[in-house]
Amino acid sequence: MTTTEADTGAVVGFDQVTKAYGDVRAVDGLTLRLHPGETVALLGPNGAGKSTTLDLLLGLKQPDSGSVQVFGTSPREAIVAGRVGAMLQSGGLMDEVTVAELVKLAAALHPRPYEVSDVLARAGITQIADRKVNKLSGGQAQRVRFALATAGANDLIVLDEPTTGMDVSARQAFWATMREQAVQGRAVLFATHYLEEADAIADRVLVLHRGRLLADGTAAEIKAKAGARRVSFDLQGPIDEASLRALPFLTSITVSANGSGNTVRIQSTDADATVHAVYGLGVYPRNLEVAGLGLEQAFVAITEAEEAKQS
Ligand SMILES: Nc1ncnc2c1ncn2[C@@H]1O[C@H](COP(=O)(O)OP(=O)(O)OP(=O)(O)O)[C@@H](O)[C@H]1O
Repeated sequence: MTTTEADTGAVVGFDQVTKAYGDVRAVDGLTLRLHPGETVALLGPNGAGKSTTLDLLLGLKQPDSGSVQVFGTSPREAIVAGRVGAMLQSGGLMDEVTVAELVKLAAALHPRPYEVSDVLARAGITQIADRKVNKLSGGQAQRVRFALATAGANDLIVLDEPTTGMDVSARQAFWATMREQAVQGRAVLFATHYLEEADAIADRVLVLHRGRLLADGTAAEIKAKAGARRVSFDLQGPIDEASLRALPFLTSITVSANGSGNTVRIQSTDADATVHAVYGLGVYPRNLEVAGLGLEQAFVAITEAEEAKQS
């Protein structure tokens, strides 16, 4: 085994990791480091390899090639040492036990357990502690998974689409707890389809596409990488749509009628030049706004550009 940064302080080290199912390369040459105290969002379209990456990280799947280290050891060793907590999408819960019994069991198995009553309270499930696990709603079951993942002090918390099915208050409580964990120096890695959550919560965003890392940076860096900005304005009276569509540096344009004219929404790779050209058309744009892309639009722009490259 080579000596990597994973041996010297990184929480997670992936080196050239590949995992295929038949012809499908679910993870394709992935190299990655996660560090203590980081909250990292793993984004990617359906089938990008997020769950497979988390399964490899947790030792639930073995790589075809490359190495996965967690705290400088194998995933299994790190888990046995109680350093990793996980909340998986498909994590089945035992049927015939109560919520409290299940959380007690998780705490009993953990080398550094928290008080069960605290774990229940943090997950917002004190009221349903005596209920059988198979009688829970989807959101309640998700809260129980959250409790199981936080039944003890872990140094790494891995979450696969953790807030799916949770209501607004459960989500807020969930992320508040995760923030506490990160402040205490723990690393949190979560896969999500909620880009606004990634934008708000993560201090680092990984964009995965066909098993490869397309982007790795802060949400602001990912937005900048998408290299486009939004321009919008209103035009009164009749418009010449063809000349608008011919504006330079457009990557997309929508024109929609409003009360007195039209609202034009543009995505441009050079917003300054596009706006200059709008004035060159001899029109009078009102309510002109130029803004950066949101993380969601940046994500779409980056992954679509990659699709276009590959097709
Ligand atoms: N057990 C399996 N057998 C065959 N193919 C699989 C298996 N698990 C995953 N795949 C394939 O590997 C690729 C990556 O799947 P994975 O579940 O890791 O993606 P994901 O990013 O988590 O997707 P989603 O956002 O839909 O949950 C997909 O093309 C998927 O069909």
